[in-house]
Amino acid sequence: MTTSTNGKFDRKPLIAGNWKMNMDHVQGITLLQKLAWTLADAEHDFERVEVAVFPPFTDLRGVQTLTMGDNLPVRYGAQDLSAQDSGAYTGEISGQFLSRLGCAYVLVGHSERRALHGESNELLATKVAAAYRHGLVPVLCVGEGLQIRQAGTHVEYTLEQLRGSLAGITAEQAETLVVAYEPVWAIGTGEVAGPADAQELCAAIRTELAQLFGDETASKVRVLYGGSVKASNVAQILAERDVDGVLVGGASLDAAEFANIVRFEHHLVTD
Ligand SMILES: O=C[C@H](O)COP(=O)(O)O
Repeated sequence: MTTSTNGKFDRKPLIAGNWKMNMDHVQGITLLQKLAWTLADAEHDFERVEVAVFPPFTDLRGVQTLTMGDNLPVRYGAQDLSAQDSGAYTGEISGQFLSRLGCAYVLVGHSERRALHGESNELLATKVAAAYRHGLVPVLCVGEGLQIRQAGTHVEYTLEQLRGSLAGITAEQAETLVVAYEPVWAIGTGEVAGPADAQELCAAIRTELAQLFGDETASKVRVLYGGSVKASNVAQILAERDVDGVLVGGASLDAAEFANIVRFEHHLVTD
C-alpha cells in the first residue's frame, strides 16, 4: 500500500481466518475453494490486502496442495506448535513439520489455549522462540477476560501477557511479528469491542513494543484485532490507526462472509 502520514498503510493489512476445531480435511478444501472463487470473481488484490487461514493440523496438507503455485496466494498457518523441535512428545507438532508443509504463520497463545490448556506466558515465550527457529511468523494472541476488563486493568494485563510471551526475542525477530489483541469477552459472543477500544489496546501494544524493541521495529509489527468480527463491523475497526488487520473466528467459516471481510475497503467506500 502507499505511504500515509501516520505510517499505518506501510503495514499491509492482514485478514486472518482461524477455523479453530472446525472443518475436516474435505470440508476445508471446499471452504478454501469457495473463498478462492469468490475472491477471484471480485478481482481481489492479494498484494494490497493479505489473506491467511489457520486450519486444523489435519487440513494443512490439503491447503498446501490447493495453494501451490500462483493460483491462490492465500497464506496459511497452524493454530499451535510445540516448544520442542522433535523427540518423545506424544501428540505434539513441531514447527519444523509446519514449516515443511509451507506454513508461513503459527498462532501462539490463543486465549482458548491459555484457558483450556493452561498455557502460561513463560511457555508461550518458548513457543514464540520455536516458531522463529523454524522460519514461521508467530501470531501472538493477547487479551483480557471480562472480569479484568470490568476491573479496569485490561491494558496492564494485556501488556504483561505481551512482555512475558516475547521474553528473549530480538528486535530483528520482532520486525516480522504479528500480535492479535483479542478480548476474551468478545470471542464468539457477538460482543464486539468498539473501534475505540480496539484502537486503545492496539496502540498500547505498539507503544510497549517500541519500548521493548525500538520505534522502527514497533512501526513494522502488525497488530490485529479479534473478537466477533463480521463484514458489517470490519471497516470501522480497520479505520483505526493502529489496527492493521483482523483475526476472525466464526465468520471465517463462511466463504462469502469471509470474502466480504477481506474486501473491507469496499465497505469503507460504500458505507
Ligand atoms: O481467533 C479468533 C478469535 O477467537 C475470534 O473468534 P470469533 O470471531 O468467533 O469471535
